[in-house]
Amino acid sequence: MQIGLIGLGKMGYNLALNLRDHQHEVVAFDISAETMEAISKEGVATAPSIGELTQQLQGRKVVWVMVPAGAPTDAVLKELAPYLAMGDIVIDGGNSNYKDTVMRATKLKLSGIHLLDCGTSGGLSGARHGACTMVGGDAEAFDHCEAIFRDVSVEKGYLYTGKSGSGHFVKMVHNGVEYGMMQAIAEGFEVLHKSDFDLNYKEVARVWNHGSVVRSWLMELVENAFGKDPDLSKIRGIMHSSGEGKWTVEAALEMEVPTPVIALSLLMRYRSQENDTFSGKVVAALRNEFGGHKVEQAE
Ligand SMILES: O=C(O)[C@H](O)[C@@H](O)[C@H](O)[C@H](O)COP(=O)(O)O
Repeated sequence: MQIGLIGLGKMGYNLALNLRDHQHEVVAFDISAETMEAISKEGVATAPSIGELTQQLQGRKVVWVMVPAGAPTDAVLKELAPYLAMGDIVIDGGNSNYKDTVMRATKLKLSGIHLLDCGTSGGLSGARHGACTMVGGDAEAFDHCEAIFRDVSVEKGYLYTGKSGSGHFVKMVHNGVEYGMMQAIAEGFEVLHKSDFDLNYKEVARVWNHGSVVRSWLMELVENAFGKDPDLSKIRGIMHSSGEGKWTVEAALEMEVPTPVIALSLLMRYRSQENDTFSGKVVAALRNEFGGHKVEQAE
């Protein structure tokens, strides 16, 4: 199938190669000339602009957009839409907020353009060798593109989730689960680390990956990480986040669904970004005020 691909970042680049391997005819565009040159050396056709990319697509156009969520996605859709006609399909494979997706789909629908929201999981190796895709939007548009999702995903690794926004919603909740699972793994290793036992964390992860209840891809990844840096002394414990955990907690709060594990995992990420906190100072000062308890002097 012929498919336009906008955005050759880490995910988009691998996705282009994955599509190529499955005999899809990809026409790619990225703002980086260097990246475009690299992908063309891999046998993927490129176009010098979004407009020219659409001109290279025959018949009913399908364009996969793989750019960061938020303003970059809006900017690409704004530039792309005028080149598309009724029935054409845009796939947003990024981590867009599902509410933005619903608004974008409604707007594009006014011109008869379909927006499929595709939550894409599995990281870089997934994009390259088989991802997990969760796809929302018009059912007929999904049917038209089903071969694409089947081919870029692992076996049994794609799902039509229903109306617009549902693909990104399912992916958002997936990421909330991801936050909680990672935090639980991390806390377990912290307890091991603080204990008096002289433990090899890589070996603990390895044994947990063989037959234990908590064996998983995340545990395999933690085993890899300890293999490279036995006590992770080369990196700092600052945990960034790109929004999906926060959106999961926001959605849960809106629906009054208790999600303490995901919420606390999110808060731990924020906490990790500060060495000392003003709230900590306030509590320390209060203990000192009412009980004369010792405070640590600032340096
Ligand atoms: O399923 C996946 O493949 C990952 O979840 C992927 O989508 C990405 O690594 C996260 O968006 C990171 O999210 P945070 O930056 O919020 O941790």
